[in-house]
Amino acid sequence: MTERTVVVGAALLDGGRLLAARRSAPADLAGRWELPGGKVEHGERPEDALVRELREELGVDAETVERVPGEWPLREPYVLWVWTARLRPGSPAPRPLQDHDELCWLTPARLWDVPWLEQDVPAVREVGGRMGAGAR
Ligand SMILES: Nc1nc2c([nH]c(=O)n2[C@H]2C[C@H](O)[C@@H](COP(=O)(O)OP(=O)(O)OP(=O)(O)O)O2)c(=O)[nH]1
Repeated sequence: MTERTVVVGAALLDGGRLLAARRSAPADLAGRWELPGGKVEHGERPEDALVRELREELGVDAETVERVPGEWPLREPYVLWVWTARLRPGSPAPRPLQDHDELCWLTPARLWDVPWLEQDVPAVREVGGRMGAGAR
């Protein structure tokens, strides 16, 4: 049996908007938008991994709020787990420090304005439902 590797993604919310991040690498994912995050390391709690990834990739001080129910397959052997998250008081604003070349805060009405990675669409749809965004 293949071991699964959990990739954690953040639905980072601020003022009713969701942060989307445009990948700059690898080539086959570059230019598409995703939920920032990354792989959980051995022995690490997924929530801790997410806070670490958000610090490394975006330079923010964030905290997870709640798990978005569901699990979405990415390329083998990865599966995506998502938490809503928020910036802690005093956190710097997000900047694309690593893995991304552009960030965008999306209102519910604008949620589908960016070309999300195809495999992220079901997760974004779930997040959008919680934000009160129109269905896609
Ligand atoms: N972070 C993230 N990765 C995603 C999403 N959707 C998706 O297919 N992926 C893929 C891209 C990668 O193959 C894998 C996670 O890789 P990553 O590059 O973000 O993870 P990482 O920061 O831990 O990577 P590294 O240390 O190996 O460079 O999951 C998503 O919404 N967020």
